[in-house]
Amino acid sequence: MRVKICGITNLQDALEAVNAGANALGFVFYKKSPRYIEPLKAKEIAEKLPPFVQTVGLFVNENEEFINQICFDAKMQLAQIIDDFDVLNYEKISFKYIKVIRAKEKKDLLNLNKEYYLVDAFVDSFGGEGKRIALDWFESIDCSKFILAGGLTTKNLKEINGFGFYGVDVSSGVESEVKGIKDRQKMIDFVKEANEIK
Ligand SMILES: O=C(O)c1ccccc1N[C@@H]1O[C@H](COP(=O)(O)O)[C@@H](O)[C@H]1O
Repeated sequence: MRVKICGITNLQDALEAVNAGANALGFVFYKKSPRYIEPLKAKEIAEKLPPFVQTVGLFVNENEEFINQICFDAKMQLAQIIDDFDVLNYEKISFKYIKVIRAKEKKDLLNLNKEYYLVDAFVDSFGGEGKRIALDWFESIDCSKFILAGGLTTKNLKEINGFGFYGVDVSSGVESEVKGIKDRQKMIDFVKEANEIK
């Protein structure tokens, strides 16, 4: 089970997430988020990370040029893309990317292309709200290319055992009481638990 820890805003949290065993770190380039990070600051963190940790830039309804520029400037290796209006030409994105499905109902998980998707619960603010998706929506669906997000914590992670998700993505569930600041022990516990899930 791959684990992405999203909403990294400082080097200490980044290194603690890596030491906890996270495979990927997410950086939010959406200015209205409390976890927004300036691209230059994200770059400084990215440059200090050890090998084999993927940097993921999160974009909300931005154009191709913006996504390419910020991924380049901030040294992101993957773009996590919310494209609500389905307007992007993905051939123009020069970086690897993963599309986000903001699921409102089970129907949103059906008839997808055979690519990897990050599946999050629909919230007006776009994400990071700790809202969960009903797990029964995934029943009888192949989840091997889904990264599950939305309201995951050590308290509920066991519930996804058996679905066969490719990975999980967590933000608020491993935060301290301050949004944008991670809790080291929560990250350690989360990754440990995620690694026991099939
Ligand atoms: O984290 C944010 O502030 C954020 C802002 C805008 C879009 C997405 C955002 N975060 C993503 O939300 C999900 C779930 O977060 P949580 O675990 O429920 O807090 C995750 O994919 C984050 O990458």
